[in-house]
Amino acid sequence: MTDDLAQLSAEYEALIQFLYLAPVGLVQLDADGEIAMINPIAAQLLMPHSRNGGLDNLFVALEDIAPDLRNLCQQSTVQSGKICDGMHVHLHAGSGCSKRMPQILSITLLRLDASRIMAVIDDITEQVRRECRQRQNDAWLNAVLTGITDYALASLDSQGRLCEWNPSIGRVTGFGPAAEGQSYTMFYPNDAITPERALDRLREADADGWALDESRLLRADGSAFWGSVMIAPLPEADREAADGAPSLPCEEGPAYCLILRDVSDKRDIAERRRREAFSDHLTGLANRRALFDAASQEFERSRAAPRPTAVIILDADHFKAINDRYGHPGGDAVLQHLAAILLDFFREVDVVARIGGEEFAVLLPSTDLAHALDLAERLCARVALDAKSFDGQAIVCTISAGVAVALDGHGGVDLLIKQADQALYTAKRAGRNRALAWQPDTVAAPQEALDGA
Ligand SMILES: Nc1nc2c(ncn2[C@@H]2O[C@H](COP(=O)(O)OP(=O)(O)OP(=O)(O)O)[C@@H](O)[C@H]2O)c(=O)[nH]1
Repeated sequence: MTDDLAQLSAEYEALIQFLYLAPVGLVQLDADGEIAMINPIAAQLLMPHSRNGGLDNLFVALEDIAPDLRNLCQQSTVQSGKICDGMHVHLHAGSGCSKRMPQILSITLLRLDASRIMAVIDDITEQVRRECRQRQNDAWLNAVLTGITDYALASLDSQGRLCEWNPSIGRVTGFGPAAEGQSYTMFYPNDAITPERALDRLREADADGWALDESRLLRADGSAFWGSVMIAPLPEADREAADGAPSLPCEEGPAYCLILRDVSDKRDIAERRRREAFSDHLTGLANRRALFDAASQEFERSRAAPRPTAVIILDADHFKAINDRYGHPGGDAVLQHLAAILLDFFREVDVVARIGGEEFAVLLPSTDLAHALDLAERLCARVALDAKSFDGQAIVCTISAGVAVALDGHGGVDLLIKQADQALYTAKRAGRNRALAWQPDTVAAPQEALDGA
């Protein structure tokens, strides 16, 4: 018996300790609101709002701010269990997300039995403030996404895939929700960007804080526009926050944000000027300067992320004879014809240039020697079969080609072009209408031959 009493007393002590240490306010009251027990947190929360400075009766203490509490308890038919759950009580004037957020208490009333009620009281001001801020942010973002007309905003995962679709993407590009999960390269024309280069931009964004590119892009209906594409890494906190979001289509969650803008108006004029400076007037292809610029950029990228870069130099065979027979206009027509074949034959991402009278060069990013040689051989075969009709006559022209490759951006553009030139010289000496790859034992061409090739 003494033991039972001692145990009861210990349990009672433990209960009292729990009530005092509980991280929420706890008040035990009777059906009329008379307080039988109140823990320190509840006293701290309620005391400043008590009308008469005392805390004898919960209904009286909260009469001004929660006048319905008494009725709620008296009218409740619950025998035991919740009378109300998480009722919000605003302790100061003001509401919603106003600058001076009122203190907000959450009150849950539990009927323990016919004569005892337990009130669980919690200060949820911070939680409500956070929810308010989140709602404001969502509303702001929504306004941006639906209000702006010439920007598309999207999030990308670590591989550059679109994490979610939104109306701004639809408006600028015309693509629908099926864009979710696709690489951001879907906005580029086929072959205009290699997978390696797409990843380069993400790495550049990681290193520099952002990566910006202006390119010709495609809408869903196939129409082209000039787009400025900016990619920036998301702060680590945002990545982590998104990691827990179950509704995201990209499993890993967003890692970058992408801002795509239609800059066609301003770019068309700038592009016309750039074209004038960087293109060949006869064929419209890139000129020597543009080729060297593009090659230098590609070499820089290859140094950061090693991959092969190939160059094919090609030269029309016996072109002097064509000029002699069909006149200069006939020769010009053949050069334009060759340019059209080259543009059709190579990828968008390849840079096709006319670098001399009847000499052309093609820069092939992410292409190894075997592949480049195969392309050059097939090109020779195609040109030989594709005669140019001029003045009612079919002008047959063949080409010779030299191919060289740089494996990791080292050695420089000049060396690569020199090697391709030497291979071209060897192809000419071997009988023309063929392609050869540069090998370490390729005979160096005399300077006058390279100048004239
Ligand atoms: N129609 C035309 N001819 C050009 C142009 N630029 C250079 N040429 C001519 O291209 C010819 C090049 O001749 P060569 O360097 O002897 O070479 P080739 O006759 O093609 O002989 P191989 O290269 O050895 O096969 C010259 O007759 C140049 O006048 C141009 O813009 N238009």
